[in-house]
Amino acid sequence: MKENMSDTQTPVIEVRDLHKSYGNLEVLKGVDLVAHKGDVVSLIGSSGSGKSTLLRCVNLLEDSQQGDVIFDGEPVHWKGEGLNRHPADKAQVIRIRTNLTMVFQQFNLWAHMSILQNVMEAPVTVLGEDPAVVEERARMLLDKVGIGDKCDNYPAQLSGGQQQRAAIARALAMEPQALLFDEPTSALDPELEQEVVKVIKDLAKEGRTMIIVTHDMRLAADVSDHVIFLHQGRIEEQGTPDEVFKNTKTERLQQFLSATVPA
Ligand SMILES: Nc1ncnc2c1ncn2[C@@H]1O[C@H](COP(=O)(O)OP(=O)(O)OP(=O)(O)O)[C@@H](O)[C@H]1O
Repeated sequence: MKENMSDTQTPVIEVRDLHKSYGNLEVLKGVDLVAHKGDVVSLIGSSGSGKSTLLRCVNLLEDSQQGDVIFDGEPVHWKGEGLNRHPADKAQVIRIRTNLTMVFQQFNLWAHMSILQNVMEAPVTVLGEDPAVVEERARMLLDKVGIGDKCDNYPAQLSGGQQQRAAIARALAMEPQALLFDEPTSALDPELEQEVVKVIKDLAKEGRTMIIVTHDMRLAADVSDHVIFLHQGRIEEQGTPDEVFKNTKTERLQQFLSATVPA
């Protein structure tokens, strides 16, 4: 965490004692997470440990059964209990979703729209912004992620790395308070992965608030202020990258790290 921020600032994202089940399967068993403005938090852990589910609960793509999700000091209002618990306030859900924008493993670009149209779509249709203003911002963001020359191409005409960079530009176009990355490099070949890693590192240097689910320990070590190791729906270990990667305390994390690419 950035020094002196935690005591004075309202976190952008706070999760307290979150529990999430799919039917009888309890996937998150009381998870806490805090991200202040400018923090980069990485979620690591083996397959099925609940990383993506946690990310999806944070931006309310998934309901949770117990615990709090607090965005910029504003707790989510729930109605119902247990498996019937849902957010009560649609406007609040939209506010949170537009401010915590997700970047998915599979890019999820609209195939029938050009890259420029993909980036412009949500600010124009969801936020009701002036298309001319959005277009200028979209072109600037596509330049920033290194694909300014691809504005008129369609997603199928781009490499995976270029598509993911377009997806990042699309997320940034919403001018969100935080970006949530769900394994942004897992679908890419190693050489294309590096293009996307570079963009994420640049965003971290700019002081963007980000939560990143990743299998890439080097990325987690390089960009994070805080790393959380999840195991079977619980936080097993967490801390700075040095604490987690260099002074690993639990045997479980040691085993996990020894089975992955070293940081
Ligand atoms: N929609 C769903 N319905 C039922 N079970 C689900 C659903 N989504 C996830 N799960 C289960 O929840 C558990 C956690 O899944 P999750 O995708 O959060 O794990 P993960 O740590 O992100 O794994 P990976 O690294 O493989 O993506 C797994 O056992 C998974 O099978």
